Amino acid sequence: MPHNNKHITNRENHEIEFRNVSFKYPGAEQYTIKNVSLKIPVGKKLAIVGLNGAGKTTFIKLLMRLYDPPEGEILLDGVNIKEYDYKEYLKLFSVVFQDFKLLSFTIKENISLADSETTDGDKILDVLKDAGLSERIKELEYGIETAVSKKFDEKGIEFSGGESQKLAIARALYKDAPIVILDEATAALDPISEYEIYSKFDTLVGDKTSIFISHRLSSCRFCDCIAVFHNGEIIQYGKHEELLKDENSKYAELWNAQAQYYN
Ligand SMILES: Nc1ncnc2c1ncn2[C@@H]1O[C@H](COP(=O)(O)OP(=O)(O)OP(=O)(O)O)[C@@H](O)[C@H]1O
Repeated sequence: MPHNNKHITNRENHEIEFRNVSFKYPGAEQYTIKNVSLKIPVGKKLAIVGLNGAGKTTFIKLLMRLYDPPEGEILLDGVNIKEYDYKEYLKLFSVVFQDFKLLSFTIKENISLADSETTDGDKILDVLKDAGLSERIKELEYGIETAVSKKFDEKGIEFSGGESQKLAIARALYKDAPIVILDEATAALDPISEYEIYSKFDTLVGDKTSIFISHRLSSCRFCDCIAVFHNGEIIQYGKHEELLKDENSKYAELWNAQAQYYN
């Protein structure tokens, strides 16, 4: 019997598994996720790629327990995720979504999501550096105490889309949770910033279990495995080189469509 309050004792290493998961949004006729099974072993990096509407973000929403799949099971360390205490469960994830929200508070509070007393100022500066924002913050008279938005403070700052995304990445780095999820987390970054972030990923993510969703296939190559989603199903699964071998595959089609811009 699920009791929904199982405690998470292992703080570091986590394995995620989807077993025959299918899901329809409430009121929808079509399945958005169809019989998806995959395992992300402890410390491994999974990339999910696929066209718009393929079901990638929905997969993450199910993992984050925003919806409860009526068919199949999602397991964390072999236990159905429904059984864990919800708050404890969410603490395991550092997530950057495509549509993250910045709050009308200071830069520091936007990163720590806590009041100033408990915040480690040095760590804030470190994560801002890793996210590629320190130079920008140094220009500000009030530094990390600057308000994000001019709504309540005329000395506040309105960040650009890419700068806001860097702040969201800094927030995820500050949380330093054992599982990292980046869902189109670098889509608004210019190519140089994106390259800088990706080249630091190995250090940033380290040996944490992680999931990356990106339309830029070149930035998924470093992952241990790539799952290609199509109409809610996993149609290909493997390493970059293996997936490319099948020239008629969806992955090859997506890769070649982008490669022509690089060549
Ligand atoms: N809240 C919702 N209610 C009903 N349908 C939804 C909802 N959210 C998403 N969908 C539908 O589910 C399908 C999959 O969406 P999802 O966001 O998972 O795709 P995606 O692969 O992440 O796409 P993208 O690359 O555009 O971000 C889409 O057809 C979308 O319209």
